[in-house]
Amino acid sequence: MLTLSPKAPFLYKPQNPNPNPKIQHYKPQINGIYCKSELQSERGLEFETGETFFRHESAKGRDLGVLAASLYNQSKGKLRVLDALCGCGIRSLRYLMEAKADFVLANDANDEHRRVILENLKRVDRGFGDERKWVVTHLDANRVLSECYLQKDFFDLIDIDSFGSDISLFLRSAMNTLSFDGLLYVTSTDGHSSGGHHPDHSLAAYGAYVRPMPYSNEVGLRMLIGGAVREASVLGYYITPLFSYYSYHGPVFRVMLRVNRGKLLENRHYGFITYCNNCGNSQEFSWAELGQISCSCSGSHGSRSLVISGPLWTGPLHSAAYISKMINLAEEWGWIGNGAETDLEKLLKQMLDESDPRLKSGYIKMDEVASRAKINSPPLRTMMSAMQKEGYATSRSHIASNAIKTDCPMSVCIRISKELQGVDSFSV
Ligand SMILES: C[S@@+](CC[C@H](N)C(=O)[O-])C[C@H]1O[C@@H](n2cnc3c(N)ncnc32)[C@H](O)[C@@H]1O
Repeated sequence: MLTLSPKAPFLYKPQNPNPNPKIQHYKPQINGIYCKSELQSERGLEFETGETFFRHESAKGRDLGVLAASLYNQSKGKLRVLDALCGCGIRSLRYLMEAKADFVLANDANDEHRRVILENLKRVDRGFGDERKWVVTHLDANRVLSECYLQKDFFDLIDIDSFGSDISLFLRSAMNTLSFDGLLYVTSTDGHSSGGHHPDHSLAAYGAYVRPMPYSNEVGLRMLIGGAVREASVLGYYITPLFSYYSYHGPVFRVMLRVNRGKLLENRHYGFITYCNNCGNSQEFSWAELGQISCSCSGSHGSRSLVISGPLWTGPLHSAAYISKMINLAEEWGWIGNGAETDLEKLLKQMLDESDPRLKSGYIKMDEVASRAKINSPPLRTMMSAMQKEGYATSRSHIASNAIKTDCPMSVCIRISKELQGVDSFSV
C-alpha cells in the first residue's frame, strides 16, 4: 500500500509513476502555454514553470482559491490541501505560503515535472523551516485520491485543476477524500459542452442535456456544479457553491464547493432552465414540474421555440457571506482597496452583486434587447437604473460585460429600452 501522509519519506518515489497513458499527450507543444524555464513571480512569490502547463491568466483563479482556503483555515484552525493536478506546483506553494496550510500533497501524473515542483516547494522550507509540510507524488489523480481515502487520510481542500471535462472523472473520489465540511475547488475547460452544441457529451460528462442558450458560459458553471450535485447525492452529501468563476482565457469554469453530509432538500436548486427563442424569456423548472414545461408567450412557434437544458444547478452561484469575507481578507492583505480598482476587486464586487437571491439564472445581453427592440444597444448603467426604479433586481455579470442579471422579463426590458431612446413602444 502507498504511504502518502506527512510521515512518508520526503522524496516519495512511486513504483509506477505514470499508470495512466492518457497523460502522455500533456507534453510541451501548445502556443507558448508551456512556459520556458524562467523564474516567474505571482503575488511576490517566485517559482519556476519549466515545461509544465502554466497560465498567467489563471492567477485570479488562484487568488480566489487562496482567499477561500485561508478563510477556512481561520475558521477551522486547520488546513490540509490535496493539489491533485499541480502542474509546476504554484497552487501548492501559494496554499502553503499564503493560506498557511499545515500540509500539502502536490501531485501531478507527469513525473517529468518533478524537478520543477520540488524546486518550487523547497522555497517553502526557506520560509517555514519545516520540510514535512509537503509531499510530491506522480500518480493518476484518482489513484492518489483513492489511496488517501483508503488510508482515511482526509483533506480539507482538494483542488482539481483539470482540462476539458476530465473533472467528472475525479469528482466522486475527491468527495470521498474530503474532510467533513471540506472545500472542493474544481475546474473544467469544457466550452464545447456549455455552448450546447454537444448535448450527448454534456450528458455523458455532467449528466445534463445542454442546448445553446444566450448565456451559455453561465450554463457552463451551472452544468459543472450540477455534475457535482449529482455525484454528491450518490454519496449522501450535498454541496453549497461558495463562488463560481468564469474566465474567457481557455475558457475556464471554476467553482469552489463546500461539501457536507446530508440530502439536497427536495432537489432544490437542481432542475431545468428554459430559454424561449420567441419571447427571449428564461425560466427555471423543478423536477416536479417536468411535464408542465412551456412558455406563456403567444408566439406563433409555440413550444417549439423553447430550448430546455438540464438538470443543472439553478441556485445561487456564490455565497454572499463568503464573498464578503473574501473581500475583507483581500483588503487586509492589501490585494484590493489600494486606490485604482484591480481586476480582482472588480471581480469580487461583481460576484457579491450577483449573489442577490432575487436574480434569476442567466443574464440578458444588451445586444439581444437591442435586436428585439430594433433600436441601438441601450447603455447598460442607464438600463439597470431604469429597471431598478420599476422594482426589478439587477446586477452586472462577471461573465459577460454587456449583460444584466435580473428578474425582469425580456418584454419589460424591451419596453424600457425603447422608452429610454424615446421610441414609442407600439410604433416599431
Ligand atoms: C491545468 S494543468 C495544472 C496547472 C496548475 N494547477 C496551475 O495552476 O498552474 C493540469 C496538470 O494535470 C496533469 N495531469 C493530467 N492528467 C492527470 C491525471 N489523470 N492525474 C494527475 N495529473 C494529471 C498534467 O500533467 C498537468 O500538469
